[in-house]
Amino acid sequence: MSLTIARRRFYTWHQCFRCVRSDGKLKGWASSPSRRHASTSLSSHDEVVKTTRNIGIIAHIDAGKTTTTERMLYYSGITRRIGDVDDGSTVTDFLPAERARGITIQSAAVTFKWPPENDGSSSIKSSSSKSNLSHTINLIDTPGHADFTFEVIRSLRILDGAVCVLDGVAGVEAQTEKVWAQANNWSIPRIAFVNKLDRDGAAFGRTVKEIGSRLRGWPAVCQIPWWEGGKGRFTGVGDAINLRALKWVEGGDGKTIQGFSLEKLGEEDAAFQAELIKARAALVEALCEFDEELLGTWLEHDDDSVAIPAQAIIDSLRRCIIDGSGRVIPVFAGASFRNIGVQPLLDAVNDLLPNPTERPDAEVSLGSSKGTLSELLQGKMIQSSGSNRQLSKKTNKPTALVASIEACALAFKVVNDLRRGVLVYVRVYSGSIHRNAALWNTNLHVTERAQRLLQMQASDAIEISNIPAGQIGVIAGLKHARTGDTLMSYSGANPKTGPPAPLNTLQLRPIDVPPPVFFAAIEPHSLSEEKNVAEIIALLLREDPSLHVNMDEESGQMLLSGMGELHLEIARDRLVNDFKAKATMGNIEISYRESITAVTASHRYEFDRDVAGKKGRAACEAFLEPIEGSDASQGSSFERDGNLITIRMPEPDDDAPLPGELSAEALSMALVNGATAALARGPRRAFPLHSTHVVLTFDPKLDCFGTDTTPVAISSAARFAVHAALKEAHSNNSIALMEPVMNVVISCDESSLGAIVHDLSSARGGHVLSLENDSASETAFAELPSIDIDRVYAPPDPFASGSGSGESVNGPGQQRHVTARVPLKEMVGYLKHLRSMTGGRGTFVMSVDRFERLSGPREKAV
Ligand SMILES: Nc1nc2c(ncn2[C@@H]2O[C@H](COP(=O)(O)OP(=O)(O)OP(=O)(O)O)[C@@H](O)[C@H]2O)c(=O)[nH]1
Repeated sequence: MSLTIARRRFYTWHQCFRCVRSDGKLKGWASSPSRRHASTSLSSHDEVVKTTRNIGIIAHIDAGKTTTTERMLYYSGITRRIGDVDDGSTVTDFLPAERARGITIQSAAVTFKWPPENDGSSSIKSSSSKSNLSHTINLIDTPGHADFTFEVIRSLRILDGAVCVLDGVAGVEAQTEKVWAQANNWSIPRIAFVNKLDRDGAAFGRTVKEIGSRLRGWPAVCQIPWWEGGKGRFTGVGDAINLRALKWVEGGDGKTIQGFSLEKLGEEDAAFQAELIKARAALVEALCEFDEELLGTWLEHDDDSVAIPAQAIIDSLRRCIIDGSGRVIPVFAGASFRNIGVQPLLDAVNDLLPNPTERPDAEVSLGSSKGTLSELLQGKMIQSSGSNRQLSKKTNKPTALVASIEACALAFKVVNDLRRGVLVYVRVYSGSIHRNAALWNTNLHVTERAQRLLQMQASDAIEISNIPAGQIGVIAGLKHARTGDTLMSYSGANPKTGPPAPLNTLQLRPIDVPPPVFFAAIEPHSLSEEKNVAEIIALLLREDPSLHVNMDEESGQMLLSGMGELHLEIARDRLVNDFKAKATMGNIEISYRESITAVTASHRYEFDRDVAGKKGRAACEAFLEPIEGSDASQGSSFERDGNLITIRMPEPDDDAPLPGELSAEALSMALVNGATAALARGPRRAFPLHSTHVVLTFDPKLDCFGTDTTPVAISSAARFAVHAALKEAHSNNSIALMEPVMNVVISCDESSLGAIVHDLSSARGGHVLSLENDSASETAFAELPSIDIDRVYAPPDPFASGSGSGESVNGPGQQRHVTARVPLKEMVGYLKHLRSMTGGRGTFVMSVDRFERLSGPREKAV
């Protein structure tokens, strides 16, 4: 029994109450002497990276992400008191709007050590060497509400692993599936934590089966819940990996844990001991189906699953999840609110989730060519993009060019901190960002100095001297960088022009921003407030690129648009309460679209005006057509907000060179920007255009006027030409209105299903696509092979109705999922209605499916 705890004892899990800030241990990343400590003695950067975990907590709203994060901070010694979501004292939900509503809006990033450094000897040691070594955990608590899905996506792309928190009563919920699918897209290795097992109606076994049926991954049950006397209070967990049971002392802060070896457990609770042995056998069998190495170990141990060393199981779990496909899902159990199960979950983060070097190479794009960061750093992408002619004479070798890259980082979050000003969160992908480094922003084409580097512990910060590859840190004081921008430090770069082309356009892991479907007008209280309000909105937009702002030129109104009603309500809170803008936000309305129904004539516009005291002259030609069936093969095309913009331009020659130092690429961008600005406001009802194909022709022979042809003049010519074509379409009655149609997934119980379906299809003009139960084969992961749920091990659920065998997915209380396509207009205020139809239990999520042309009667109602 060397693998298990020898005797019954009371333990304290990592008894360490030091504030990391006060002892300065985290000052300076990498191999600074201050980070060396007795237990880990990390000496090189490689070792530091190996003990780093960049992880996120993802889930459906209210599953307990913030509650779990608060416990993690407490047990790691970052906080001295457990924060509570319900009384608004959490560390990670620190915006007033979050605390007031008890929900997470911004993904907070915190750094802590697990186990805490120089941990006392009285901790329960895991049999894994990793979980006994102090790791740096950069943790992101993401929002669960569907309006903030984009916040989740932009966090996911910088993560190396995730913990998916599930509500043990509600099981796998609609938003869980959604974030799970996004994690699949980014190949993020994941573990699942079934929380709230202390609540009435908690059903761990049913949730395990739902994980298999709905998330289409094999649930590898690593822990099973321990109910007092088999049917009583939730008191601890059985650990199938380490073959032990852990009991948390009731009413405490969760630091005192009683450990039971398998033998001792037999004396305490023989039935639970038998179940734990069953769980171990099921875990080993499940893993052997995916992992030949463990199969070999199992055979070596004469098929005795109890005899297999815990470390062999941990290594196998790691191998099974590291590819991020979600084919195997390690499942853990707990109740964060009762302080049960969080420390072993943290051990699992160290043991099972990858370090930054174990992740696939980051995707990058350089102009139109795509590749990986290591291909770029080897100079390969520069050769393949054929851009050699753009390289300067001095450094015309691609390898020499990339050798000067000192750091590449992605700004994944911008926060306006009331005390520290604007903070830009970055994940560094290569090299190291040093304090005072000049950072070239490849999106905005500006250089900014990284004057202060910080490491965040939610609302607290520690100054650091550098942020090396693989780490997450904060740059304070940047004036321009926005969420999603790529930042590059390049030795010898000219601050005005940045690194040499094409490196100056490098993009790390680009993502698409979904279309906004709600908008509201912002009215400053006075003319003199306008500038201040515009500046505050610009800051909000730096924080959140899924918010958009348009100036309505005719009414002079500022229109703010976003992903949902809550999204805009929060933006209003931030604007008025946090930033103290003297402005009012009008009613939140649906953002319809306008679209072209017939081809227009070609309109040539010659722009000839002074812009900012400088002469500007350029011309271009534009026509519009419906996107459907249009031909975009001639010229180069760009997708913008659901429209297509094609640029047709004869190759420049010596007779008609491009003006000044303009490259063909910069000229195209100027044309695209001009057309995009014109498409932002339709001629009929001032809604943005959609499904429209703009064809712009720019002939340098006719449309260039020497050095007067500046990018601003070219943009303006394109904007006016597209305006003219739109005006013509409107006067010919060729502009239709389109409405956002949502993909809605409603979770309810069997008894309310009929009423919900009837309401959707008769009263709301919806189209029901599928009705699934939890064991149904259709889920959001239809492309993945389905799992034979009968073969999945799950312990019995003592409290779930009609269960006891763990096979309760088809029981009377089973969840149903209705998927439907419904116009957004019919979904406004739906939650209240759903709650009344389902006795408060129904939930739903929705996302934009498409924009559809409005029929006659619906158009009249707009
Ligand atoms: N009984 C019980 N309640 C819990 C547990 N964990 C969380 N809760 C409660 O569930 C509610 C939601 O918890 P949060 O931690 O805010 O959930 P969240 O997932 O962060 O929610 P969002 O950030 O809004 O998505 C709060 O009232 C918590 O007190 C648990 O283990 N048991």
